[in-house]
Amino acid sequence: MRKVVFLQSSLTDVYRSIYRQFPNCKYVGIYHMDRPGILIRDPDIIEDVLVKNFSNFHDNDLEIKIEHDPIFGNNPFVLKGDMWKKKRIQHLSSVTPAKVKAMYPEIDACGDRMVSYLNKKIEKTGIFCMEALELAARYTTDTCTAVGVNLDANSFTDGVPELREAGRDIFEVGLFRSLKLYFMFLLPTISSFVTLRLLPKSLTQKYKSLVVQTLKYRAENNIKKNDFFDHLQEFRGEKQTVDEMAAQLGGLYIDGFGTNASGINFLIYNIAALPDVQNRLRDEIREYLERNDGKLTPEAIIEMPYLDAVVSESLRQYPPFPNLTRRCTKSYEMPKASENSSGFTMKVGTPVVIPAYTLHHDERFFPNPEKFDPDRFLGSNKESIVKYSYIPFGEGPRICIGMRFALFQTKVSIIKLVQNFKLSVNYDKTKLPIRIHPQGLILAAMDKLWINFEKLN
Ligand code: HEM
Repeated sequence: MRKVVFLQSSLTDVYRSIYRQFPNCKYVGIYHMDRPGILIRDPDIIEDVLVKNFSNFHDNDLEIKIEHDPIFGNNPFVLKGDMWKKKRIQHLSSVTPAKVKAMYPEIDACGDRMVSYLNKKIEKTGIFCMEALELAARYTTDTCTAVGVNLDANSFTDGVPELREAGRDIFEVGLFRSLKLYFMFLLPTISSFVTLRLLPKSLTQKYKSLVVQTLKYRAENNIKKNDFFDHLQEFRGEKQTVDEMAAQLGGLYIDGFGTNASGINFLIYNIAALPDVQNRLRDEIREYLERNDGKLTPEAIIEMPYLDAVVSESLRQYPPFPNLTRRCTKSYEMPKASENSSGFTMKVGTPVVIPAYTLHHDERFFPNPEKFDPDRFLGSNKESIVKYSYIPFGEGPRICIGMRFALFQTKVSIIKLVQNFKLSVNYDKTKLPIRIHPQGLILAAMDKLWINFEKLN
């Protein structure tokens, strides 16, 4: 772990190397600094931890005090015990399947703004080269703002839009930010004494003022929309405070901005690198448009099988959240790790790591894992994927709350891009093969991925 703390290796690389050294073990002993823990290699044990024995592994192994960071500290991801349950239900109720479908007009408008922005750039030069992550981050900032407070974040203008800049303060890799995250993750006991916050105070303030301004605007103009923001104002008949509303709005940005931008970044690259995949996607979109009188409905977007397979395969290769964690909350009898070992009683407080990225690249579950092959997620191939070997959104009672929203937002962005442009990788500017960045807890590429956008003939 020294290499991780000195930012020479990513946690993902360290876990992968341990995972590969013990091919015959179901789990392996590790140390998170001074704390002994385990790294799981076996899907059945993953199911035991995430689902079957959830009460023994109730919490994530991360410590943030609400007093230090009122936004991230209030997120279900870091909350523990009963407080987690209450906030999870509250967050979940704002992204139900019906509510996500109802967000379509706002998300569609963001996609159109992205298309106009690229079109304007192309008009000048015929071909426009842009870094995939920057495009993805502008789009996710735009969609979170449109869905959260029904405003245009002006993400697709020249210059650096304010909320896009704010997003950098949360997740983009950087020395201080990475050290802070590793402290929260590897040394949670210390991080609860020291004032550690994921969000800078200025950003907490920004979310609060967005809430105050939107409340004022809606009250003055008598606006009732039954949308995400209106939903924040009340939960089960209880009026929510500005702080509580800001925490949930901030949650949408924290959860929906960084992870989604990471996912879309790699997805754009994969589609640009593989013209056959791109053409097949375009054919599928055309087919659905023809079937639906030239219009796409949210139902059609969710259903498109090839698009779904492409998104799933990209999340397999590059899961934005590469390592899941749990903390043992009730002592647990672990089964034997291998033929020649015996089980043991796991103590309360023990960290448990489930290395999603490494599982997704394990030959046992995904033959030829470095190949981008969407067919793995079509028809009977999809059904034969070993359960709990593919976990980009986690599993069990703590499964990602925003999964449906994230997939929908991602699919709309890809449809808009593929429908309007020919995408290709700018190989002069992009350094390959892709290397994983050693800093940060969200998966990031070490080098920028540059994409050429051209008008379709
Ligand atoms: C591609 C985008 C995303 C990916 C890959 C992703 C992935 C994940 C993963 C792996 C977890 C941990 C699950 C576990 O420990 O079993 C998680 C938790 C969570 N996600 Fe997401 N996420 C994404 C987008 C979002 C969005 C858009 C939202 C909000 C609208 C969201 C809200 C949350 C919350 C609140 C949790 C904590 C759940 C809990 O502990 O109860 N995520 N996500």
